[in-house]
Amino acid sequence: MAFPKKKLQGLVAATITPMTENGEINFSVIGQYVDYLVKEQGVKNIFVNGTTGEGLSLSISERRQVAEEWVTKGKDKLDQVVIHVGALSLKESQELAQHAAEIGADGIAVIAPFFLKPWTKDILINFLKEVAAAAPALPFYYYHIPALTGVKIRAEELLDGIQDKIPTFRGLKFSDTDLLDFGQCVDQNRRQQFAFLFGVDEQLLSALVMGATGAVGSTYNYLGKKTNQMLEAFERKDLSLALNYQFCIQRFINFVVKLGFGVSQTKAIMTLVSGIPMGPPRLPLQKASREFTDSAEAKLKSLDFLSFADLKDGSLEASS
Ligand SMILES: CC(=O)N[C@H](C=O)[C@@H](O)[C@H](O)[C@H](O)CO
Ligand SMILES: CC(=O)C(=O)O
Repeated sequence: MAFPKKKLQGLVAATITPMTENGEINFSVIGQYVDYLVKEQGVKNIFVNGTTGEGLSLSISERRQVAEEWVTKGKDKLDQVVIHVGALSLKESQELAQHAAEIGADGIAVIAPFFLKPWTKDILINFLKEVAAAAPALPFYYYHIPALTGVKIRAEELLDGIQDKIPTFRGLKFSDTDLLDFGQCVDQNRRQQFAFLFGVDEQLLSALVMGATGAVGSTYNYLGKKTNQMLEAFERKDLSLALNYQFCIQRFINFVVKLGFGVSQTKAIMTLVSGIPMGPPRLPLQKASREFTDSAEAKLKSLDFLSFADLKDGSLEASS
């Protein structure tokens, strides 16, 4: 079924879940959001209901509806739609995995359960295996994000022999800065055709050198075009140009990180850059401040990431 599909590669935008001012999901802008990613950012793969999508703050029924909307609106426009189905409850995770298969998603990803945690590689593999088995026709990706899950089992260890346990395993989304671990994932699995997707956008160039085959991140929503230019320069082996792009991206991320940067701020920046209202985040997150949005806007302009022509009417109001 889904398996003849080509390997997931290039940029994958971790989608935001648009919300209305009263905290309901705003499904009405998802079609527009797909077009924006494809046409304005050159990004044709998405990762739905992950960190940026506040996936763990949504109800199971909301997660199903969001997944369905992205698959429907992305049809014939997007290359691949990967749904994050990780949850604390194995049952819920399996239900979401099965649902992803039913709606025709291109893959599923799972984080480690993060309240009652798996303490060994084998236990984590057993959990992942049970989820993957609920969608036996879908490519499976492990989403390694130790800073948020608190599960610090090294990815390199986890990948050792993983396909014997999880036959649908196709790759790793690596959201950590440990390039020894990441490099060894690549080095030790050269004979497999796994996707090695890096998830720390400000360090992507170093991961490309280590063998990353793609990247999943929040900033590809609005810096996709710039990052694609970096990927092209890297592809042509023009490392100094690629580094220029990476530094440019770093100047922006460094600036916002110092102001306090997370999902709320990503929502505000995306509203500003795309003109599509992303709305506030859901509790426990707090809406980004007006000061943050103003400073981010000034920085985007100074870096030439945002021209006045890009600013859609009303976008400032929507993010205030
Ligand atoms: C913790 C987190 O959300 N990480 C994202 C993806 O994994 C990244 O895309 C970051 O948002 C990005 O690298 C900026 O720090
Ligand atoms: C950044 C990312 O991959 C996520 O939001 O899950």
